[in-house]
This record gives sequence, C-alpha cells and structure tokens, in this order.
Amino acid sequence: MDTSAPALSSTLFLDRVGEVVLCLNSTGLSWIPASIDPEETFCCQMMFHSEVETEIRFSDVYAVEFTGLGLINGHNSTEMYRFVVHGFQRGKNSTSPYVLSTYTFGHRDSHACQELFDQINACMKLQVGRPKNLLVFVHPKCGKGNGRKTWEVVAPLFSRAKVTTKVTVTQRAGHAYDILKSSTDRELRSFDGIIAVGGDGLFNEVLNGLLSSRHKAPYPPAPTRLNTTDVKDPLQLHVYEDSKNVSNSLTSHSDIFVETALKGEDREPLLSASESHGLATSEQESFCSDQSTAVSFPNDWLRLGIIPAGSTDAIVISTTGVRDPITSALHIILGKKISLDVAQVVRWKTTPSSIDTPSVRYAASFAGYGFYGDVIKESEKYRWMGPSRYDFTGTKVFLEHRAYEAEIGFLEAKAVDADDETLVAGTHQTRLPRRNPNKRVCLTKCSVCVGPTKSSQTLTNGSSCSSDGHAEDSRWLRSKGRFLSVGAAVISCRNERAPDGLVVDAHLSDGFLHLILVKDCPRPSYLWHLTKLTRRGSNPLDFSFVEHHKTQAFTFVANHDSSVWNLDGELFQACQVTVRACHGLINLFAAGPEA
Ligand SMILES: Nc1ncnc2c1ncn2[C@@H]1O[C@H](COP(=O)(O)OP(=O)(O)OP(=O)(O)O)[C@@H](O)[C@H]1O
Repeated sequence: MDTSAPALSSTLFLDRVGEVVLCLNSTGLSWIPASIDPEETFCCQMMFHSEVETEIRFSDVYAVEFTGLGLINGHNSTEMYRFVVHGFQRGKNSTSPYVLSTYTFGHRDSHACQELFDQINACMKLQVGRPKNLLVFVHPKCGKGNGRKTWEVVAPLFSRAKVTTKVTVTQRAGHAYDILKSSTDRELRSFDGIIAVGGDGLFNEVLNGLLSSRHKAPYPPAPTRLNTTDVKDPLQLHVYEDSKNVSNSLTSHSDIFVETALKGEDREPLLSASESHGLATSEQESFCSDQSTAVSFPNDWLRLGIIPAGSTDAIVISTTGVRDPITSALHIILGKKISLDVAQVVRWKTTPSSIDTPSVRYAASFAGYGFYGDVIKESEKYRWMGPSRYDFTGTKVFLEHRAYEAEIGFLEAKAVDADDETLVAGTHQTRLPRRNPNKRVCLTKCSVCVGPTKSSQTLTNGSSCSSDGHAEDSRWLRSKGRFLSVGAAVISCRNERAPDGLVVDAHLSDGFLHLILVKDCPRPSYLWHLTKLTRRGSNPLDFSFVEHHKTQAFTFVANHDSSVWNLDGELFQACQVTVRACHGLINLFAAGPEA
C-alpha cells in the first residue's frame, strides 16, 4: 500500500481481533494490533498478517456503513459506536470467485467514530467510475429458474454500496427488449448502466433493445452484391473506409433495398421490418445529430452488466473468467469497464423464396449455423428439460449429421500486429496456422484490446464498425461447399463445457470475428472435433476439415428453407446474411479474465 501520502492514525477496536491502530491514507486502510511494541511492529505485523488481513485498498472496498451502537466481538464488556468496511478478497487463482470480507471497527466515542467514518467515506468518493443508478432486468425463469433468487443474493451489495436500482422482473421473452427499445434517450441517460440478471439470451435481448434504433451504421455488403462483382476489386465492396465510401455503400445498398423491399414480413418476435434502422437515411442522421441527449453507440458512458444466472453464461465467463454472481456484482459496483466487439448480423433473406426487407440483429458472443442453429431449434421443443436439453438435442442433432450446401465470402484479414498470428495474403494462406504455440489469450489489460481505439475514426463518419485501416488492401475471399457448421465467435465463448472456448485466443475488443467453417466429414471426425472443444489445452480447430479465418466481415448464402442461426443462443431464421464485427460497440462492467 502506498504510504507516501500523509496518514491519519487512530486507536480503536476491530471485531474478532481486538484493539488496533488504524492508519488511513489516500489509497486505503491498514491496521496493526495496538498492544505491539513499535520496535517489534514489523515482525509482529508479519505474524499477524499470516492469520488475518491487515490492510485493504479503497479500490477493493465496495461500501462503508455506519452501524451505530453495538457489541464488538472479543470485547463484550462495552458497547461501542461502529462502522463496517465492506470489501472483497481475490481468489487464489484466476478462476476463483471474489470472496466478500467485512471489517467492523468500534470506538467508544461516537464523535471520533463518526469522524473516521466520514474520512473513509470522503476517500471512497474519490473512486472514479462507480455507478450510482442502474436499470436491472431479472429473468425469473433463466437457468434452473433461479434468476430471482440470484438477484436476491446480490441486491444487498448494491444497496450497501448505495447504488440505486430500478428492477424489472421480465414477464415474457421480449419484455426487456420492448422496454429498452421504447425508452427515450433521456430516460436512458438517467442510468449509468443496464444489468441483465439471467443468461446470454437475456443479455442478447438487452443488447438488441438498446442497439436496434440507436446504432446508426450503413449496411455491410449483401452476398448478392458480392456475387455480381469482381471479388478482385474489393475497394468497391467494403464500407469501412471513409465517409465517401460509406455514402457509396449506402447508395449501393439502397439499390438492394429497393429491389427487395416489396412485401417482406419478419417472423422474428424482436424485429419488424419497419424497425430496421440499418439504413440510416440522411434525414434520420440529421434528426439525431440535433438531439443533444441522443444516445448513440459506441459511447463512453453507458455500460452493460451481467449477473450470471443462465444455462451457459459464456459472455460472463469470457469477460470475467468466472461464473459467479458475487464477482460480477462487484465488477459492476466497482465500476470496471472494458469495451466489447459486437457482431452485427444483417438478414437479407429469411428463406430462399421470401422477399424480405433487410433486418438487423446483434450478437455479443457467437453466431452459428448448421449444427449450432439446429441444436437451438430442436432444444426449443424440450424446454421443460431445463439446461440438460442441450445435451439431449446436441446428441440428437449430432446423430442426424446434417450438412448444408452454402457459400461464404469473407473479408481477408492482413497482418494486424507484428506479433499477431494473423495471416498473409493469398487465398490458401489466410487460414490460420493449425498449431500455434504463441496464442495470445485475452486477459485483464490485454495489450491487443487496450491499444488506441481503432474505431475512433469511424465515430466521426457515422459508422462505428471496424475499420482499422486494413480494409483498403483487403479482399473478399470465398469458401463454398457442404458444411456441418458455420460459426463466428466474437469472443472466446468459454463456458463450463468448453473451458478454452471455441477460439482460445479470440479477443474481447480487437474488431475481428473468428469464422470457423466445419466441412462435411465422417461422423467420428466431427465427434473428435466436438470432444476437443470440451478439453482444456486441446485445439478443436486442428483438423483438415476445419477452416479458421480471422475476419472483419463475412457473407453467407444457403438455399435451404429451414436455415436457422444461433445468435448468443437465440434462434434467428435466415438463409442469406452478412455478419460484421463492430469494434468496441458497447462497454461492459468487467475487466477481462485475470491471468
Ligand atoms: N419472463 C420470461 N419468460 C420466458 N422467457 C423469457 C423471460 N424473460 C426472458 N425470456 C427469454 O428467455 C430466453 C432465455 O433466456 P436466458 O438465456 O437469459 O436464460 P437461459 O436459461 O440461459 O436460457 P436457455 O436455457 O434458453 O439457454 C431469452 O430468449 C429471453 O428473451
């Protein structure tokens, strides 16, 4: 602890310890037993330290409470005036949850006690970025039906920390989406953050409710557009470069819009054609720029949070390292913040014969087709089984071994970092090397994600999607064939079944997607790939039938009526889509997994 700042010290009683000398400085509190001879302080502090904590930093304190007159354990004879310092201790390793700790101090003199309490409180107010007002959605039926109970466990932490919460227990699917979509920007601005108490599905609803009308960005290229254009001339195709190209792409996609916007009807509960704001018209843009309170994305202030209570909780595990409601609640109260890439999924066609208006969905962790979509679709029939339905339907869909004819176009990624494993130009070389011992796993203060905000340039031209300055010399490449699955991981997608996730070295905020194409192969080979997903340290992508591409965007076309996608575990019917990474589109109350 930094003791360079002037320290105040005072003698008082610590519950279960006895009389201590408490020192207070700008970084935190420390204490030593009062009975120790000052000359023996160091030695005794070491002994004392081995049994109980002797200090706590303000950054690890989430609340301080004045609790008035009462008994201090170990000093029963006299009642004292007391205050409680609420903090936490980090677990022994990166996957251990935070453990709550409390220190109750007592003083015989009420004035002295109050004065110390006020001084500690004044120091606590200097902690920046802690939220004061949160909007909370609780999914009562998530996971094993524990959503409400999970909130009851963490709610006292928020009230202790004097964080105001406005809580809505959802009544149905789409409830949180509707509330957020219909909230005015002024209402949203009254909150420092929005919390989902549930699984990845509730978080996905929150994400879509927020972004559906507030993320103003032109559409990425449609697959049909790519098919009619020379892929060797990518500059005509992508939309990421500058305002001139953005407006070009808007024009070109308006053409597509005109071609297709005849009588489409969206069957998804969360979307309707009229709600799609992917095509930001100049009228809409000028209207929004007039609104000083308008909430747009990305922004610096609004953070989203998740208290895990779902059946998979991949987003929480990938962003905090653990699946623990207390740890997540502490990340929120302490005001942790990381930015997160989001996949924007534009559906051009629902079925091969439908005539649709393009519609947009967002996914924070994963977008998957084939095996992944089929499992989600099938599992809806077995909702009564709870989370174990995924094992059952996973086995069922695996045994059916369906492969889908599809064509995928993806934007080639060029060397991103000098020491990044990504790619050299050339169709056959864009596959990531199958064995790479230098994988850089995304952890707290990740150097890949913590760099200068690559999306800042795009903020000024109205599009927040990834630019990175690499698009200029990138090309669209293709892969065509029969696929058992097509998956795009935005983040590692770690979960309890897949401890390394789908892509161990995917980053939370580097502006890239990891496109995983699993080609048709014998059933045992596919089983081996799936089995490797469940084993820590093994590489599930190390197969000749698996292609792995790091990309900013890809397009997908299939000609099946029953084409379904899995977006963060939610079903989305689509046979033609474009998916792109929106770099750092949202902020999360998290710090990344610890090393
Ligand atoms: N009160 C509610 N009743 C029914 N469904 C709801 C309710 N609130 C939210 N939902 C929906 O339930 C779905 C699953 O939510 P979530 O992922 O949070 O829980 P889960 O238990 O992890 O889900 P799943 O078991 O489907 O993976 C989401 O589509 C969400 O929109």
